[in-house]
Amino acid sequence: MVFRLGYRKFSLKIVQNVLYSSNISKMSTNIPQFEHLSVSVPKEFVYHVELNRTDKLNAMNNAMFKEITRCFETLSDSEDCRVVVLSGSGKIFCAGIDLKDFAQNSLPAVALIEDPARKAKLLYQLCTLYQKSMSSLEHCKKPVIAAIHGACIGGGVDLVTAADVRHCTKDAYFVVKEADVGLAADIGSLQRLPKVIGSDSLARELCYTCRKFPADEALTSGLVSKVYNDKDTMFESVINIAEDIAKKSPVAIQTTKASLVFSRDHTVEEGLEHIALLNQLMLQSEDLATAATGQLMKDSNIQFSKL
Ligand SMILES: CCC/C=C/C=C/C(=O)SCCNC(=O)CCNC(=O)[C@H](O)C(C)(C)COP(=O)(O)OP(=O)(O)OC[C@H]1O[C@@H](n2cnc3c(N)ncnc32)[C@H](O)[C@@H]1OP(=O)(O)O
Repeated sequence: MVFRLGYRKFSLKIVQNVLYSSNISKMSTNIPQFEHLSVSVPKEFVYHVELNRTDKLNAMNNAMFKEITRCFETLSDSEDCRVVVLSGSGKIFCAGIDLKDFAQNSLPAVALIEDPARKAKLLYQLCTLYQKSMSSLEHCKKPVIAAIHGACIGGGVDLVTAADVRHCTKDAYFVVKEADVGLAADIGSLQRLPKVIGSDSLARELCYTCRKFPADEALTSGLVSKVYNDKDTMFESVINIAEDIAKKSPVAIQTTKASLVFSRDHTVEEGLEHIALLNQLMLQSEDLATAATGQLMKDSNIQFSKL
């Protein structure tokens, strides 16, 4: 046993040297820094990512879209992060895409190109850049809890529907705003919202009308699972939830997320096969015996190795 433990530590060291010999290791121990996102660690293994363009109501410009991707890719790989809480700074959660940035920078770049095929290529690249950003929450191996206050508009809805869990304040409202600004939502709402709320009819109504969808309706439809009186109460609660999740086996939680995400888009049979294949590996983890023993011993303070 002593030998095996020593061997494990030794081999982990080698793996860490191989994988993390560049600045990735710094990222896994340091808190990543961004211009439009503020990242902090309120509890052990719990990361808080805050949209931070307060003066523009957290409207997402191209730089912010790219930062969201980098941030969630970094946290996905960081062994110090087990759960992410996502919120918005200032008056509201998010005013959607930065319409000025889009009109003044993105569209003029497209207009400069004459040939339709080359124009189309640039538009495709822009669209997939934004899609990649929203999907980075879903691709992040760690559960993401969105805490939403005030308005959550357009791209904001795309963003939160890619999160695992959504809570909001009673003053929150949601708007699938894209049709109002002359476009079909193309970065996640049309794809995820019907699945999140489980009502195709309601999702279509929201996407066609662009009407405000208030917190109470968001709760009854299942877009959010809890509504709070104010932002501080919500934040305290979601951090507690995140802390609870972070105390569990990271192997169990990350495999659970992988299975839930896969199963949403596959048949039950395919989902069962997927988790059987994952668990033929993951059930070999030391976490299984550690967690099961803890349950039997009624020990609520079990520690799991970093993953
Ligand atoms: C290929 C594309 C894929 C992406 C698709 C995504 C699409 C979308 O997101 S569509 C939705 C776009 N967003 C909107 O239409 C919302 C626009 N904003 C508002 O309606 C109001 O600002 C709001 C109701 C949210 C709040 O109103 P309030 O009176 O409280 O504040 P304002 O004075 O209007 O705003 C304060 C400053 O923030 C700037 N701002 C707000 N939203 C945006 C935005 N979306 N883009 C850029 N800037 C925004 C606003 O201009 C003010 O700035 P300043 O004038 O410099 O003080």
